[in-house]
Amino acid sequence: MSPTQHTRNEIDHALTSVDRAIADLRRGAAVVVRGGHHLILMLASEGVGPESLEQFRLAGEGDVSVAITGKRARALGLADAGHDFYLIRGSRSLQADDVEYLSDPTSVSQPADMTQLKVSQGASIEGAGLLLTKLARLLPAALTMPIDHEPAGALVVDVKDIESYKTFGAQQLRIVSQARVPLEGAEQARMVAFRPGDGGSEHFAILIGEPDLTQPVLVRLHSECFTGDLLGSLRCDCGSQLRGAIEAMSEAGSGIMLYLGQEGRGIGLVNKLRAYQLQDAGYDTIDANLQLGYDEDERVYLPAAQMLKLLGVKQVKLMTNNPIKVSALAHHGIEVTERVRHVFAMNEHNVGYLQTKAVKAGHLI
Ligand SMILES: Nc1nc2c(ncn2[C@@H]2O[C@H](COP(=O)(O)OP(=O)(O)OP(=O)(O)O)[C@@H](O)[C@H]2O)c(=O)[nH]1
Ligand SMILES: [Zn+2]
Repeated sequence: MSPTQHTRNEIDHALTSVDRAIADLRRGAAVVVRGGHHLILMLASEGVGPESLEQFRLAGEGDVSVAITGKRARALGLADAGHDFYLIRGSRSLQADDVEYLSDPTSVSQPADMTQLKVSQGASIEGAGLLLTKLARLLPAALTMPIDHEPAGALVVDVKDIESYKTFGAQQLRIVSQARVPLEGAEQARMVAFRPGDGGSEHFAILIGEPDLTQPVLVRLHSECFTGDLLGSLRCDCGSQLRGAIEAMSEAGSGIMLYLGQEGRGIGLVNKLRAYQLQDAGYDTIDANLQLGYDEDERVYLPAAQMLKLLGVKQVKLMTNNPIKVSALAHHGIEVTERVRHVFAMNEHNVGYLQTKAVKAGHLI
């Protein structure tokens, strides 16, 4: 077995422990992250109040820091170098308002005195902790404290398991159910549901007609957008792209739409609403993500490639304006024989959003 191959047990264990850690962080419980002999206790910043901060401080002897991403540190003007993670401590002990201020760009709390902040580079163990908060779709910021033994009752999760989570989850995708779902404008449609073995993020394929798998298939990778797809929000173009793709596939006779559970370019709906709040205050769609401490785009396309493989699709004509989708599919072994432009009319609410994607993210519109 090569060092990059993992047994089914290792993969199951990794997925399960990360899923449990995600659930703990989301309900405001501390977890232990283990990297070799190093251990840190961590608690997601989101929701930290005076009581939980005090409880966290009493759980060990070490210094309490707020770990934030390099993106968030730069947004705060705290990063003097281009590191990926930073640890922030105060000359006095941190208060709940400080934690909120450091973590949440939409917060109105003003710390009493943050002039004496000590900023240091975070290590990969804190980086893994922050990745865990991202996987939990929380703000990527956490209270951290080095500890020297595993405390009773707290869940322990390994750095390497956190780092492998997305890949393992995608590799474990399986078809779990399917049914005929006639659609307006495409009555011959079928939905296929995919789920990883651990019960993690689900994704769906919508098959229009009977795609000929010996030829390149007309495919759209559509990232979930509750506001655009369901509510008809005018802030983006997702609703038109979704319905437009179904229409185009129906006209072409067949096609496959993958509906990927990556709401808000992978930051989740709650954070997307925060990003919208920041955009109303003047940031563009990319800078708003960075203010939140997220990357401009957190999506991965291994799940999409895996789903296509499970459906027997090898070659695609990809309906997209996003060059990353084209290169990512190719990278994961799906041949993109053609990119099909997928542009719809702009409106006064989404023109800035679409222009930012074209200018800053290289979208081809
Ligand atoms: N973070 C964030 N996500 C957004 C914003 N506006 C829309 N989204 C999300 O962006 C994603 C858009 O998905 P897609 O239309 O599949 O992707 P795309 O990168 O625009 O590429 P193509 O449409 O294929 O050209 C959805 O997950 C939306 O929820 C925003 O302002 N901030
Ligand atoms: Zn949208």
